[in-house]
Amino acid sequence: MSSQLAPYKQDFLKSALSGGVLKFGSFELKSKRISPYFFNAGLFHTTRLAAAIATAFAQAVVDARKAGLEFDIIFGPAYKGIPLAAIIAVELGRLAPETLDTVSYSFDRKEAKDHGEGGNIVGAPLKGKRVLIVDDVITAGTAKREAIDKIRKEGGIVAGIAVAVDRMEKLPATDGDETKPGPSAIGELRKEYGIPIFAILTLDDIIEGMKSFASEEDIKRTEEYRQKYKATD
Ligand SMILES: O=P(O)(O)OC[C@H]1O[C@H](OP(=O)(O)OP(=O)(O)O)[C@H](O)[C@@H]1O
Ligand SMILES: O=C(O)c1cc(=O)[nH]c(=O)[nH]1
Repeated sequence: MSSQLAPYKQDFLKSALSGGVLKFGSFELKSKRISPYFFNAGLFHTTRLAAAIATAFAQAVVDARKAGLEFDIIFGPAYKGIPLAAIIAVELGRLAPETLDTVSYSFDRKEAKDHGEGGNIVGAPLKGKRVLIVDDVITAGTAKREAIDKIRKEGGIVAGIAVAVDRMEKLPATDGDETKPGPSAIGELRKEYGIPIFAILTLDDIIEGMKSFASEEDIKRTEEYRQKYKATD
């Protein structure tokens, strides 16, 4: 495993591998790109793996707070963001009870509920609150933009975005020509909203780590994919 990575990131990568969360093969993404690797956060479903992802996120959030991030609510976009928001909130309360045990969490429904309490936000009300979005992966930023719109519509203030994996990809080309260089999804979101966006692992971290566990063929295919889709910033 790469010795350049912070120990908590190395532990997280080991857990993702042992849980089969990080896989190599051929996978279609939400953006329709075909990727030789895939991070399936839905597989962090045992008590041990759930604790591993909560610990790594909480550590990354505590580091970001030291760099100036301030927030009141952790928001997990449906679906995979939902359990993340809940377990990260619990872990933050445990890790930093003196400052973070007043943090709340909330999440959205993909479709609004038309009976009972109604609406499409569950958990802490967002109005007037600083909201940190947590999610599994950032590729093209589409799901993050949808989450930002929902939070703002509820009167919340988006304070930042934390993801488990930053795939470091350029935005999909508007004319469909994927051979052209382009800016990253993360970079554009940072510019547009002026918020901190951070990840536990980037594609560069994964490729560095792969050198100690993956086959030459998987490394080659992943490096080729990076070459093809890596953003210019
Ligand atoms: O477009 P981006 O924001 O860069 O990220 C890709 C997102 O796509 C997937 O979620 P999906 O919307 O498929 O929903 P799921 O959580 O229900 O799997 C994945 O879990 C990421 O969150
Ligand atoms: O871009 C995606 O759709 C995506 C990539 C990935 O690695 N994992 C995932 O759940 N979605």
